Amino acid sequence: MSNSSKITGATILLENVTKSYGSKKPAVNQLTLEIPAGQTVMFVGPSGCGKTTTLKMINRLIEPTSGRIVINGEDVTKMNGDDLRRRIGYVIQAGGLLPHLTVGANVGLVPKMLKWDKERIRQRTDELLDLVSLDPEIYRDRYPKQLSGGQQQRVGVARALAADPPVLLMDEPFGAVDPITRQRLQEELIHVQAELHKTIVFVTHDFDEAVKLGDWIVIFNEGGKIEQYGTPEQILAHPANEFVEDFIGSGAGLKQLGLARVRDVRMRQLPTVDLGEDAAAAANRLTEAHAIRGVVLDQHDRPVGWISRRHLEKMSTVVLPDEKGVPTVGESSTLDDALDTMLVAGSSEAAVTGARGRYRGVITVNTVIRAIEGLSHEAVEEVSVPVGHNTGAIPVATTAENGVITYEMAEDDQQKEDEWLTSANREWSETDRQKWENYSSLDPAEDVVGEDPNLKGSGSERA
Ligand SMILES: Nc1ncnc2c1ncn2[C@@H]1O[C@H](COP(=O)(O)OP(=O)(O)OP(=O)(O)O)[C@@H](O)[C@H]1O
Repeated sequence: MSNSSKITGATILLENVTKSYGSKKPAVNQLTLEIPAGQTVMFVGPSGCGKTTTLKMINRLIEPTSGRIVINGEDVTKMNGDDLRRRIGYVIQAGGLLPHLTVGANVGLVPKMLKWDKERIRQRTDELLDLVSLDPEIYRDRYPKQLSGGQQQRVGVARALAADPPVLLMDEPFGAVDPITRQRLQEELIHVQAELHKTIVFVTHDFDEAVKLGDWIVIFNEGGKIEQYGTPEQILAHPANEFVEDFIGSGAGLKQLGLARVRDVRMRQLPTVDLGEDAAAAANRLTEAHAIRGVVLDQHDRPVGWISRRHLEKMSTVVLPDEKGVPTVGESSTLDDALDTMLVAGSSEAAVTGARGRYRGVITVNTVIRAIEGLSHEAVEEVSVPVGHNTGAIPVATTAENGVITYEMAEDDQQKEDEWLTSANREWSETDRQKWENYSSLDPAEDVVGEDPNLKGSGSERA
């Protein structure tokens, strides 16, 4: 969980928000949702349930039909949309970079609009490229098409952070990259968030991604109806109803493994050897540590290979004996991701990396398996869940001493919300189940109705 003293994010409240496209049933109906400052809230739910509509109402790429959006106590529903969007970072699939601008110019886009001077923009761009593990010297002047999908996505994140916005909206940002790159990007986001403590709202189709990245998960049903709002642990241990159970899918117990992280298990410390250093000195270090192998690090302390004492004795300065590289897992990786990485690489061990890819230690298949075996089903921590419902009731704001705003329901409304939640927790009726089955078997193409007149070419991908 985020440490409140370092929060740079803002509390967001969607206050009884409805969005109707034409005469159809509302895409989002009477949604009240508190997104706590400095935390990551994941939106999941079946296709067409209103996740993206809800996300885009926060930066007003989509205007709510009714209701208010309040960010850090300020009603932003009536403010100028362009000004609002400059204060909110936005990351979409494939980075959404402008192809005719260099990486540097893409990252510096919002600061330029905000009329920062050139030197400040340059410093900020380099700082952010470094934050997302791209060497500014190499990537600053490249064009997006000269980057891999994963690198483009990193630039997309850097660009969204450029003007240091308190809020970051991410719409399926890692949907278009391969699984290994996706895992890396997820880990990087965890590290970036541990440094920055932004308020992140993240739409995903992937429940495992929600478990991995979210402080909180909102499970939506059709019409932006909240089926459950809770921590990943709460949702996995106590799904609110059959809909949530079905959504989690089989193997909820196995998914709980997704909650255990590499940093929670014991790592081995192998001696480290720097590329280009004196090989005899490195060999001595290995001897003193009674180690037959060491981990080779590049100039940024990132692991690039294994090296044996025997190899070192044959060199004068340290170079890599082969190009095989080394499987790496981030310390925030889940144990099942770590196992995956080692199995795919055909290796029984992997180097563990921390922020900016720096070396932390070594993990082995055996340590992971032992940790998994030892995982006990500890009681889920009791934490109070932020406000989230579709009852129409509006919560009251309170401001803590550190300036963080939270929301509470008035007593009568709390009762109304409890009743609503209890009804949401009831077993699904046959009619609801039938409705859901009919809905989920719809051809998605039939579901798209005309253009939203409110969007007026505002940049929505769907319009
Ligand atoms: N511009 C639009 N005009 C008309 N209807 C729209 C428009 N955009 C979305 N909708 C409808 O609103 C509903 C919610 O769509 P939304 O994109 O928010 O869902 P989603 O949960 O993000 O879906 P997915 O997971 O498939 O991206 C859907 O029924 C969709 O067809």
